[in-house]
Amino acid sequence: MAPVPITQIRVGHIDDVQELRKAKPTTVPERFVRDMTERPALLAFAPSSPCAVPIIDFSKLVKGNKDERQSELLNLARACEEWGFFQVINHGIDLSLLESIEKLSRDFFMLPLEEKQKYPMVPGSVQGYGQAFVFSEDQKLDWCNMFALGLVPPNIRVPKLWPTNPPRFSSTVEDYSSQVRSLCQNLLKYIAMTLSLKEDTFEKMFGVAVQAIRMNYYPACSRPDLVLGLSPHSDGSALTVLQQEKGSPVGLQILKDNKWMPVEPIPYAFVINIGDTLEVLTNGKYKSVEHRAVTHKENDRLSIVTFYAPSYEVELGPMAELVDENKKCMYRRYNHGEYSKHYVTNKLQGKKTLEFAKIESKKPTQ
Ligand SMILES: COC(=O)C(/C=C/C1=C(C)CCCC1(C)C)=C/O[C@H]1C=C(C)C(=O)O1
Ligand SMILES: O=C(O)CCC(=O)C(=O)O
Ligand SMILES: [Fe+2]
Repeated sequence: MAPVPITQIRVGHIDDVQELRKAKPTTVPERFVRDMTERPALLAFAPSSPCAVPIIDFSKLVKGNKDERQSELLNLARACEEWGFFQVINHGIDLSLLESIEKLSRDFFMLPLEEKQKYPMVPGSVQGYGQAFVFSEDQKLDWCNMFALGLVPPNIRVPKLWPTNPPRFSSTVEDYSSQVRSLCQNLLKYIAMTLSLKEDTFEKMFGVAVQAIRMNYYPACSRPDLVLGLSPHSDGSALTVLQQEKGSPVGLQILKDNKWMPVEPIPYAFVINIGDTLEVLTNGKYKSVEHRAVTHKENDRLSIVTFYAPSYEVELGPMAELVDENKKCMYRRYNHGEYSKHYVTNKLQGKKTLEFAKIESKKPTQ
């Protein structure tokens, strides 16, 4: 997808948060300070109130006995319908690969700024190193550095943005991403089963699915009460697979029953969330849930995120099986390429991006 022409966007100076942090200032620049309504209430969650995001044991789905498979499918259905988020354990991906991608991502972010800036995320684009989703000079900035790459199909790849340093970075991204791709395909198979659809429904519908990876690095911040690591948003994908670095502080929060709830990192588990695309396809039965990241006063945090979505050519809309007289059609039909363009050319703003597809509910006439 071509970047939005650079001349149209004036984003002002974007400080690199890792460089800002080096001097350990006690204040943060105004552009990172959130309005009162957006600031995270860090004391709201005592350590005794962990977020009970459901845990799915993938090995039970794949090789459990009949009862185990049935009961884990039910757990998956409930997780998708009531939470939009779940953690997957025993997913079968080599743990050494998870350790390697964590180490190499961290090594990348620890490179000198000039080295990382060889792969710039230019304003209006979403690949490379920098801050995505900044479109104006007065927009508040996230306390986060990102590095993102398009992976599949090959025509979304930008070879000059693939780092040669650290040396094993790019080959590890390839190995990791091909295993995460299989995981997404399998999860979508089980998700189809929870909806009483044929297991290959999404695979057939998606064509050659689009896949991208983004590493998010959140330096420690002296004023975690004033800033956000990542603005509230839902993901535009069908599914998102998130790996939180082992030993990370809690940072991810999801909006559940109008409250921000933290998601505890589980070593070697993946956090999976339903993206906007599955919300549309299921006519809102499975919803994409708004989430954000907060920062920590002493510790930095790293997350590695895979976005998995249909091919850009695919026309999407609620599936006929999920629309009836009791559940009227809530979203219009559109082309996924158009939605992707809409998503990446707007700032992160909760679930507003999905208004693109919503059918206005008519007020009853008096
Ligand atoms: C910074 O990027 C994102 O947050 C992001 C973008 C992903 C992409 C690339 C890095 C390369 C080109 C493809 C794509 C747009 C997927 C988020 O991705 C979400 C948004 C949509 C839409 C989606 O499918 O995943
Ligand atoms: O870092 C996190 O925990 C959240 C990342 C995220 O939501 C994203 O990259 O879309
Ligand atoms: Fe996200």
